[in-house]
Amino acid sequence: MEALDYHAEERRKAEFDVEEMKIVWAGSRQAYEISDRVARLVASDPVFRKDNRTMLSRKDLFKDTLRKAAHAWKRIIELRLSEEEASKLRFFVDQPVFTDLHWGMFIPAIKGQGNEEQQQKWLPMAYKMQIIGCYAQTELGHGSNVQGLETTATFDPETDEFVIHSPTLTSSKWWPGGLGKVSTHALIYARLITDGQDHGVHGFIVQLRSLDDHLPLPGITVGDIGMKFGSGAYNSMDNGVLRFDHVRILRDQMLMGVSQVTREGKFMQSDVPRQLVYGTMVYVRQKIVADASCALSRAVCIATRYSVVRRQFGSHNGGPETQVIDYKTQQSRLFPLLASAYAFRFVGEWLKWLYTDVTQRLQASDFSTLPEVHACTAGLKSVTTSATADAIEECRKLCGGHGYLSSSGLPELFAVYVPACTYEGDNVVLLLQVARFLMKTVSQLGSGKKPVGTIAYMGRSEHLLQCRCEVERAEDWLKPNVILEAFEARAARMSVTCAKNLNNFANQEEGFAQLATDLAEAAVAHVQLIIVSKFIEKLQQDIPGKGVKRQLEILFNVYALSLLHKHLGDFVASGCITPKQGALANEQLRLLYSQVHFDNPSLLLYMVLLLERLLQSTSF
Ligand SMILES: CCCCCCCCCC/C=C\CCC/C=C/C(=O)SCCNC(=O)CCNC(=O)[C@H](O)C(C)(C)COP(=O)(O)OP(=O)(O)OC[C@H]1O[C@@H](n2cnc3c(N)ncnc32)[C@H](O)[C@@H]1OP(=O)(O)O
Ligand SMILES: Cc1cc2nc3c(=O)[nH]c(=O)nc-3n(C[C@H](O)[C@H](O)[C@H](O)COP(=O)(O)OP(=O)(O)OC[C@H]3O[C@@H](n4cnc5c(N)ncnc54)[C@H](O)[C@@H]3O)c2cc1C
Repeated sequence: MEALDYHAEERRKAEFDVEEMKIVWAGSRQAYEISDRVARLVASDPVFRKDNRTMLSRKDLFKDTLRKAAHAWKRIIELRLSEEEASKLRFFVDQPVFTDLHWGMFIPAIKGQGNEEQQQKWLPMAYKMQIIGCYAQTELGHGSNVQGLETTATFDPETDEFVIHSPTLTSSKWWPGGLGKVSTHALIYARLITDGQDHGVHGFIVQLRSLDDHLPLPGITVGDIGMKFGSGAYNSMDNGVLRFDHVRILRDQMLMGVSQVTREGKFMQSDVPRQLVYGTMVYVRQKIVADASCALSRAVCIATRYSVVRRQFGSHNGGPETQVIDYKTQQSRLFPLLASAYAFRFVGEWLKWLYTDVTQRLQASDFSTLPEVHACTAGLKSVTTSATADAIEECRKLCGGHGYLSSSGLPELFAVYVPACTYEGDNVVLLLQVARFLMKTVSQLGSGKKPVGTIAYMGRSEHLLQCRCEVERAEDWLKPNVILEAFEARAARMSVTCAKNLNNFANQEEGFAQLATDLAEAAVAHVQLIIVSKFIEKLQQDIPGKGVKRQLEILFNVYALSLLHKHLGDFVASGCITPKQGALANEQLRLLYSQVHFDNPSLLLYMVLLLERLLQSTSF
């Protein structure tokens, strides 16, 4: 039977409401309809073809990218697409391009850190793309350490201007997407200096190129930083280098929403946390989590198709060979990735709500949830991108030699995706930010300040530090409350152990440095608990459609128990579960794999077909 007939046959046998499952994956009926409509629009437009991408030279690839970006903009205007539809179209065009940063960072930074006048001045031009912006924070010498940035912005009271300067080679701006060839403006992060005093890093809008002939303006040295990982991949993006030689800008080109400089040159720190200067990174980190579920589902789509169609060994009396998806090793490698795609989808939906909530609170000068939002966006960005990058590589390996062919779609997907582990914050550096949040919470236990939100379980640490999982049979691991308590106990015990060990050092900084690896692992345990708990919360919602909730419950158990199996050392070492209980979890996992595969082949094939439609079919 041909693969496509097989798929159609399996879909007809679906044991769940396929249409309702589409809605669950998309997040809402409206979101699904937009995705489906825009995906068809992109897939049917020859200008957006991408099967030749890896064969083009860097120059032709870049021209192809500009052509696509211009065509996308033209279609957005012609079809009067909404902001959501336009964002989806840019996403489905699926080629890193300068507009990612113009729309994804330059505009949000002005909205989040500019005052009312600055928003009114700059946003209309940016929305019409009369100016094209990039986000220029990272320098040759500093990326993770934002407070170490060296570019200076010195106020000149004589002329009511800032002088932007690159004092050292290492202060050269390095990496900003869209900088190398396209951007006319940049949001520059530089050290604000007034009257000889350094006030730390702030944002400044600086014009780089003429709006007439696109040539660099006086004092500006700008260019592309060259080829990056892989052939096609991120080479469609003009990541650039930028140096300033005493470039003068008006005082009102400093983003004044967080702090201000008066005409007299007086620095005014408004009553908002200085970390709001980092707000754009928080915004993109929450977007990256949703993006992880998309990238992961594409890889799973390819590997599942292959695993269902590919046959190897096992022929009896000249009959067909065995489908590789029947092999237990194939199932134990593939099914947790399928489950992770849904887990990241749901936690991404929740994170989008958390970010929207903090944005509304900030408008009311309520900064109470800012630390948690930073910890959640940093931690979830780190954990989901690391898992997704590893998963794409695993999917390549699941496809044998064919997975190494460009035409499989996997090498390109991997090459485009993996920098997500670095940009918007190196994943280890971000885990240490989560650890800082955890240690602060543990240090405040007993102070009367009750932990809330995603850290509320720490308020029950007395119980969690001594509880024993009530698991005597494999099926006991199918109870969400049993799984949740195991993950809470593991996270609480790892954090409390780190906090106790920190006390063995002369000071917190020394302890943090020496225990950084343990702290990063405690941060992963905390973030994985968040993902598990949000999956459970999703299952507690009203999920319409025959059999849909049942399928998602199976995927939840596969996700949680495969994580538990992978991190069994943490769970056993922290005393949360016994080795025997760990073995029962693994036994239950094996049973679940059989269920996912044999009782619900349509689930897998359906996912394949749905994901393919939503994410443009691969050429494999
Ligand atoms: C973009 C398109 C969107 C469309 C959707 C598609 C999505 C996916 C596609 C993405 C496409 C392209 C993306 C590529 C573009 C890439 C861009 C970049 O890479 S931009 C540069 C990114 N750089 C970083 O992330 C730098 C990482 N480093 C930092 O953030 C900081 O240096 C940090 C946090 C590590 C340290 O900062 P600092 O030294 O100032 O602070 P401390 O550690 O001393 O902590 C002090 C105090 O502040 C709190 N804090 C820190 N950061 C934040 C924050 N962001 N928000 C709130 N609070 C913060 C910290 O917790 C401490 O609090 P305390 O109470 O004192 O403990
Ligand atoms: C494809 C891509 C696109 C990008 N786009 C942009 C952009 O548009 N705008 C922009 O401003 N930047 C951009 N960046 C830059 C990106 O934000 C930085 O690369 C990132 O912040 C890491 O900084 P770095 O490269 O200087 O590495 P460093 O900060 O020098 O870190 C190097 C390594 O050292 C280790 N390390 C560093 N600090 C610690 C610590 N405290 N504890 C433990 N280990 C540590 C980590 O392993 C880390 O990976 C982009 C990067 C890439 C790859």
